[in-house]
Amino acid sequence: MNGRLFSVVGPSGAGKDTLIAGIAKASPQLHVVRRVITRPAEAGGEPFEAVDASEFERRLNIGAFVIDWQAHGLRYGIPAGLVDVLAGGQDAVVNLSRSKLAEAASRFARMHVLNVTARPEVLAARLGARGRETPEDIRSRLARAALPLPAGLPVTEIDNSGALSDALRAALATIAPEGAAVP
Ligand SMILES: Nc1ncnc2c1ncn2[C@@H]1O[C@H](COP(=O)(O)OP(=O)(O)OP(=O)(O)O)[C@@H](O)[C@H]1O
Ligand SMILES: O=P(O)(O)OC[C@H]1O[C@H](OP(=O)(O)O)[C@H](O)[C@@H]1O
Repeated sequence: MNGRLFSVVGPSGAGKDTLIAGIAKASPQLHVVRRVITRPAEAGGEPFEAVDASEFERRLNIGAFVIDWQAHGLRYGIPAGLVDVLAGGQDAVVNLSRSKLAEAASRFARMHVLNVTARPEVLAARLGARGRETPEDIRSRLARAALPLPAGLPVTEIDNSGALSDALRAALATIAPEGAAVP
């Protein structure tokens, strides 16, 4: 049977990358998707592959991505190798745009959504403290915070306004039946 795909979504600053890092540490059997992004390598944050716009376009044209999108002035690609990982029966976790959930659900039969949220004032404080984006970028990220999810998908709601350990426990409880131990 195909592996399950856990798609982590939610507004910028909610803690998706932080949560994915915690999930990966607690669940070494999970494949963690390394996204291809047209962002400078030195930006930090999640482990990703940095490419320039022309390299991204080249890979897109040869079918290197199973899903791709644009947001925040950047392009994001999910390497097509994810299909083989799931076909081999391994579970995987990926950070996806909410705008791509419907497409992903039609592409991946065993997809489960982890919708990570945080209160608006918490998002603003975290993005400011993270310091990766300019104040203008942060404003536009906050304006996108309320993007709705498509109806009808299996979703676990995770409020990460408080302690990361609480959010991580909720995430691992969803993943646990065929995978990680709950700490
Ligand atoms: N529960 C938490 N308590 C305190 N700080 C947190 C918590 N979760 C995440 N953070 C911090 O908040 C900031 C945003 O987290 P992170 O980068 O994981 O968010 P994100 O949802 O991946 O955002 P983006 O979509 O912009 O990449 C980071 O500096 C991270 O260390
Ligand atoms: O708002 P939506 O479309 O859900 O998400 C758009 C993108 O924003 C975040 O990007 P980043 O991790 O900050 O680069 C998410 O990871 C996603 O790729």
